[in-house]
Amino acid sequence: MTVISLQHVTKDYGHGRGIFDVSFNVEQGTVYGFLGPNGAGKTTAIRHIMGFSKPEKGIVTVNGLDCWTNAKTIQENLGYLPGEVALPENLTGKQFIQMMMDLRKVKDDTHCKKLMEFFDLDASGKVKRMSLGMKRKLAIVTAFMHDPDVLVLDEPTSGLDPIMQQRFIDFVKLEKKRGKTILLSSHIFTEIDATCDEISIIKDGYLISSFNKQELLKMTEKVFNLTVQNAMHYMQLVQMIESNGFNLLFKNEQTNELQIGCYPNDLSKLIKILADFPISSFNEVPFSLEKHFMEFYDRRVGGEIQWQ
Ligand SMILES: Nc1ncnc2c1ncn2[C@@H]1O[C@H](COP(=O)(O)OP(=O)(O)OP(=O)(O)O)[C@@H](O)[C@H]1O
Repeated sequence: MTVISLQHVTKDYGHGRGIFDVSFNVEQGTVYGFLGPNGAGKTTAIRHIMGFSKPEKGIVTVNGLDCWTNAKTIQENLGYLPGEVALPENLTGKQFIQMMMDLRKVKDDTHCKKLMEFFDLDASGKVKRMSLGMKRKLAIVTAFMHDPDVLVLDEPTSGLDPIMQQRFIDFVKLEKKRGKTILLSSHIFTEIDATCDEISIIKDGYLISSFNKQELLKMTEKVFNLTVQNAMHYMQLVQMIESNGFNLLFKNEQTNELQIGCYPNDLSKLIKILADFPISSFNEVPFSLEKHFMEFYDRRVGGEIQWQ
């Protein structure tokens, strides 16, 4: 079942800025990764989902409700973590939490306490004296204190230290297990890689690629490093690899090391060839979403930085 849906959404801020004809669906119980460089249009799309912005063209819905005409309901029910949070500086963390509980009409603070413990939030001091990371944690706790079914996260780990970034990734995974539907915008490949089922890449306001991670893994070339025990067998194997059309990515005649690229359909053929050779080490280079999609990010042409 589709929970979040954008269909042909356009918001044109002029000079090529905004989002253009953006369409995607987030299905119930999945984590959808929305990946794109700075200024790509992630926040603009998210602001439409939250009902803060009216689309010029197209339609945005959550659970079938139009986000603009039902903005109040959407904003009350979704768990929204904005990229930049503005908190009342003169309150203590505890006062702010209580204020948000009253506003959200949350009577039971069990979930809130669990979140505070999970994210190691010390809410006793004044907000204005809190570190950036502590403010971020306060925003996280208040965004999810009502245990929402749909979470919209705009670059959620910015401002968190590496341990807290990992904890946030764990939180997303746990929420997914609990059946939550999550949209996660980021320009950090590793957090998208670790959590998302479906991924879209946005650049200059256009969705330029959408894919299912498992499907992508099945189609992607696997890369193996191996070392052959002696020079004679090394030379023979290099020949076999090349004559059978495998991708020889790297070779070192001094150390008898090879790196071979092989598509999943050809794996059995490769294994049969390797079985006849004395191999002293063998490992697969883990798939990296980052490497795969760097080309979408890179504004350089032909590897060189262009001024125009
Ligand atoms: N209210 C606005 N008026 C004019 N231009 C805007 C407005 N909001 C966003 N933009 C422009 O639209 C483009 C997309 O911005 P947006 O904030 O959606 O990008 P983003 O992908 O979230 O970027 P980042 O990763 O840096 O947060 C940018 O060029 C931005 O300057």
